[in-house]
Amino acid sequence: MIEIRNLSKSFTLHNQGGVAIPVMAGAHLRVDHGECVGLVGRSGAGKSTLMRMVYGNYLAGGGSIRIGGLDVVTAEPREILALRRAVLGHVSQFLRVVPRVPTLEVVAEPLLRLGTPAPQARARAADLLARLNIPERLWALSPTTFSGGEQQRVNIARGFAHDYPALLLDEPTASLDAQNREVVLCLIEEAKARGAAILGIFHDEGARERVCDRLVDVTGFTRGLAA
Ligand SMILES: Nc1ncnc2c1ncn2[C@@H]1O[C@H](COP(=O)(O)OP(=O)(O)OP(=O)(O)O)[C@@H](O)[C@H]1O
Repeated sequence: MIEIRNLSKSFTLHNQGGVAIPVMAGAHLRVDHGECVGLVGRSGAGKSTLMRMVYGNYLAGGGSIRIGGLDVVTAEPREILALRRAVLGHVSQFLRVVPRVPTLEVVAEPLLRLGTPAPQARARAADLLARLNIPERLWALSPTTFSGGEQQRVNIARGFAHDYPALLLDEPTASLDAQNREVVLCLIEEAKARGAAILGIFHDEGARERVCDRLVDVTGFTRGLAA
């Protein structure tokens, strides 16, 4: 479960005379187990900023973000790293790869880190790579030289390898072909069915309608700001 209370954020532009730009105030949001909530709102409303605060990449100005018993806003960096390892997954379009690590290991790694026996972790990785149509002859190679679409699918496989209780999805179906888009939508539905709390940004309207139980307009989170 993800529970956001009274969250606020403003950016300080240190290289532009320290100008403060308030982007959010009084944000409340709750995502229950087995629920997928889609963030909507005009461009610049703060969808990405909210996701980054939930993942612990941006520090909130105030309020709380409770996930798996931890308040991300006040947590220590090591607590956030532990949360990301076991509880909070993140799937974006972009793969950050370590050179020379084979694709199968890249996908199995989140499970290996959690102590899953290697054969089991690799079997899960192979299953996901096969579902996402990454040809088996590529599994032993590093994804560094893969096409953009292949890298995106490797990243999705990695993001779904462990059954995270909470998941952040940042346009997971963007630029996928119809067949792979369908696989990703099924993976999201499976994650919901096993009880994951999912928060996502979906510009793909069809995807949003299919997997989201609720949409939250982030524009509402700017109402608390002084005009
Ligand atoms: N690192 C940053 N420094 C300063 N301002 C920022 C930073 N990140 C975001 N902002 C500002 O915060 C506001 C919200 O941006 P954000 O990227 O969260 O919007 P969004 O709803 O995700 O937009 P889009 O749909 O276009 O991706 C914008 O006004 C943006 O300029």
